[in-house]
Amino acid sequence: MTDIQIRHYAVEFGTRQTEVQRKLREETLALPEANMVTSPPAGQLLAFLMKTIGAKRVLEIGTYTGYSALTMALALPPDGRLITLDASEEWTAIARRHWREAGVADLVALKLGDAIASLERLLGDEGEGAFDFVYIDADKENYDTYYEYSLRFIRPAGLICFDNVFWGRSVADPQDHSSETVALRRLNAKIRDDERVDMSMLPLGDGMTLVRRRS
Ligand SMILES: C[S@@+](CC[C@H](N)C(=O)[O-])C[C@H]1O[C@@H](n2cnc3c(N)ncnc32)[C@H](O)[C@@H]1O
Repeated sequence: MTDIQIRHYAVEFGTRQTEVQRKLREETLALPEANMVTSPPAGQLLAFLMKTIGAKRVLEIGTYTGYSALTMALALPPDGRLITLDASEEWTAIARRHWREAGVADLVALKLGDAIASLERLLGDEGEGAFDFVYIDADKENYDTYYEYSLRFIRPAGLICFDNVFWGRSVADPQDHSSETVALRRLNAKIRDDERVDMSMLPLGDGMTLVRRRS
């Protein structure tokens, strides 16, 4: 049994995907940057966690073609809201098309532009503690900045999830000094020792860290 075979098994028996999720994933997998898309098991976990804590207000940093946003929007109650941030008009056009097709477009607000500028504006618009759940999946060098914003945005006992915390396993390779690897290595150590939160790092896909704000 190879790694690929067991990953296919986990998708088939560990996830429930709608027809639109499948279509969006298929369209995304044909793109040169396909490896950026959140995996179905990771999406399934995000949706499960959202429902577990009754998340109504969700923030995502890093939309791409909208697979994780679609998955999270499908886990929202009818009066829920997902705000998702990305700089790319081209990729998010694919996202919007599929959100419409899935009937969740009214629940999703896309903010186009640099994520840090959008976060700064959101602080003014939404205020601190405005979100139940945050998913961070954008440029790795800025993860720590996104983390600090998220701690202001998240309500006590709300969850923050980070994708790609292994960065292709490079975080555990002492010879790797790329800017993304160094940023993630520092952040992983910071979160482990951060008294503001409870945390759990899962070896799911490229590594996912779950953080719960303590108070
Ligand atoms: C890994 S992908 C997100 C994948 C997405 N969550 C999914 O499941 O398909 C990262 C995204 O972050 C966006 N991004 C990277 N740096 C950014 C920045 N500084 N501001 C806004 N968006 C950024 C990219 O345009 C890209 O779409």
